[in-house]
Amino acid sequence: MRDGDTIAALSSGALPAGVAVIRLSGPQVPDLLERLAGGVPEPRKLALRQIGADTWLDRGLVAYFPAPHSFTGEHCAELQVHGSPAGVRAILKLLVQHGVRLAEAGEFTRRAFENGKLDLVTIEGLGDLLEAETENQRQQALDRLEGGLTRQLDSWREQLLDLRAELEARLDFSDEGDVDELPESFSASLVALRQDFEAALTGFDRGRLRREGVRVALAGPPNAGKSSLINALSRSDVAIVTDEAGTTRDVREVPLDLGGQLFILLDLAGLRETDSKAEAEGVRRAEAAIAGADLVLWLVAPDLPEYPAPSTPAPLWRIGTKSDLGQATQVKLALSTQTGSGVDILLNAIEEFGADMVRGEPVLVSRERDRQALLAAVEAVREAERVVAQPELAAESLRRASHALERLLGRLDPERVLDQLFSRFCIGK
Ligand SMILES: Nc1nc2c(ncn2[C@@H]2O[C@H](COP(=O)(O)OP(=O)(O)OP(=O)(O)O)[C@@H](O)[C@H]2O)c(=O)[nH]1
Ligand SMILES: [K+]
Ligand SMILES: [Mg+2]
Repeated sequence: MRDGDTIAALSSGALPAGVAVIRLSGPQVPDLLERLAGGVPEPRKLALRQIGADTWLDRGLVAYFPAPHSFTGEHCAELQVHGSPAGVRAILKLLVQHGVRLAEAGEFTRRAFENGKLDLVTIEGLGDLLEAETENQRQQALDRLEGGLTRQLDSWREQLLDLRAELEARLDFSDEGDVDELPESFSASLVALRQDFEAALTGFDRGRLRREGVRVALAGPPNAGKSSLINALSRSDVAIVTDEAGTTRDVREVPLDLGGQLFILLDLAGLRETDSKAEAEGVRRAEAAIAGADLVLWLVAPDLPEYPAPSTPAPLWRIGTKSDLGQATQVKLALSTQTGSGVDILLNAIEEFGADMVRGEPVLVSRERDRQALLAAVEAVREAERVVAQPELAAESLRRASHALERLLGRLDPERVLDQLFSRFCIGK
């Protein structure tokens, strides 16, 4: 990014559309509004304007957000124009002729970060909100965007600073002999703070499942009816079904929204010994998917011999398939994709299982980055507890804990995270 240039992009969705929003940010914005939109409107008030230079291109609503009270912290404007592909193209072309550069993906948000308007945690919340497909994802993203985690991190950082100040006071004056011993409560405060970090970490799995979905593996021998079942559960025709054993080889992920929670159903190759290289690779991938699943459905069919179920870290439900042909024994429930019987019962059971997994207080942490930062903070405070009799070492440990939290917020070497983060944003965000 070059400093000081003014950027523009279509910030609304695909064209044609009823309305298109073109967003501008940079020092030239007031001048551009003067020249191309009939003057600078009153800040934060919509004004109906003709847009164009020598000839007008469109009529639309123009809003001006002077720095620093804007999304990016720079002068910003939004042009709400007709959502015509040619119209929007003409306006963007005109802007470029007047010295504006077309924005890169995520560049508005990046400027907001660089101007201190948003921290990394909040930007992640914004990214999650833009991508949210389910109700649980939406709520969790909004909590993050609204600063729940940021406020918590700031409060922890302040507590760490206070504790460090206590230690450092004893360093500076240790030769003057008039500084008291650390108060009794000091160690207890360290422990309490560490326990706060640990409590936040216990929500991580719930947060991750709400964000990334509950993974449900459909496993069983070839021809057990896995692909038929994934089609029935998702009411679609995503997976190939044939009577040939070994039809499915690739892992197919099918997202499903049940009661506001995202589930990822996984159609897998049937587990068996095979001479086919492609099928053997499919079996290997199936085994990996089963090991990483939150729930495994082990499908048994009345027209097939019994195969041994794999042992799994996650719960495994025996599901009888092809109930129109006969009943398998010792199953949690039996169903037939042919007649549809039992399919809704299974859907309800999956929904309930997932709801139980994510039930609880709203969680603050949901990303691996969060988890790593909190683990580092726990570790550092634990170290401080251990060396509390040596204030210099204890202070250093607490500094490490602060750094872990600052890194999470992006206040310390953010570059590593930034590029990856903004690559998820589209142009205009
Ligand atoms: N009668 C009956 N046949 C079924 C039912 N479900 C699946 N089948 C049949 O069983 C055969 C195998 O079904 P698939 O869904 O391909 O089984 P799969 O487990 O995905 O098989 P692989 O991918 O080869 O491991 C097909 O011929 C299906 O039509 C059912 O509920 N009733
Ligand atoms: K098959
Ligand atoms: Mg299959």
